[in-house]
Amino acid sequence: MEDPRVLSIQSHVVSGYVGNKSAVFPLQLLGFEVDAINSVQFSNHTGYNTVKGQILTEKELAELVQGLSENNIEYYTHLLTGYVGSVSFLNQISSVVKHLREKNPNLIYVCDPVMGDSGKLYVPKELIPIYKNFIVPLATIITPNLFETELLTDITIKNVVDVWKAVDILHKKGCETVVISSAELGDDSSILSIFASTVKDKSLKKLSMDIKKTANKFTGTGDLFASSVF
Ligand SMILES: Nc1ncnc2c1ncn2[C@@H]1O[C@H](COP(=O)(O)OP(=O)(O)O)[C@@H](O)[C@H]1O
Ligand code: PXP
Repeated sequence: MEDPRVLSIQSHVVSGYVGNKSAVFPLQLLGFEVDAINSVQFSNHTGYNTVKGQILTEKELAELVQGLSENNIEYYTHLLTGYVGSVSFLNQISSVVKHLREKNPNLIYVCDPVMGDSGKLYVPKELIPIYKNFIVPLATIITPNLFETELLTDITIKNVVDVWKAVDILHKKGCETVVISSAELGDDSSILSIFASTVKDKSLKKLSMDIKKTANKFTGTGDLFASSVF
């Protein structure tokens, strides 16, 4: 196998661990060479009372990729994207995927379609149709949570049968591997479920896993999770 080389486009925080701060070091430990584009540089994650910092514009993202391109250093085996806060930035990400695939048609695009959790949307609602119609079809692997899976499929998920129905819709949109990062179904609130499904060469492989939920609430675990599905 060729040397794995990832471009990770995610948030940077000065204090704490979300986005690239959660993903880069674990990927390096897994043996990946990681190039990082920081989509924002914030003082801390958005769960704090105040957040200060800068947001990278789509023009600046395009400029960074152009710089790599002009030096012929934009060959990647993998692209990873996480939280995106605007329509224009998300549209620019689809251009980046297409550009990197011209360079490497086998590029694996791992997309965490971060939109919300537990019924609460934390990105503009205009991002939903873009993820649904343009990003999911470009992605090789997606890692939505249960709420994001509902948003991407227009299905209300109440049980495991609904989960697999939704996963099937996502495969039909063109995504090879779907990994639902966390789902709370059923009565036992101490259990978190993970569902994964891959369609390759007409063969379908599915797995599900229950894990014990700790009482703590973590931030950055979704980003760490997405970096571990490679
Ligand atoms: N309270 C928790 N207890 C145990 N594991 C957790 C907990 N919260 C998150 N995780 C781990 O982090 C992974 C991603 O979950 P989560 O952060 O909820 O994803 P997302 O950000 O996509 O909603 C889970 O699959 C699980 O392995
Ligand atoms: N990026 C930023 C700037 C955040 O504030 C957060 C969570 O608030 C995340 C990414 C994603 O965190 P998680 O991995 O918990 O979904």
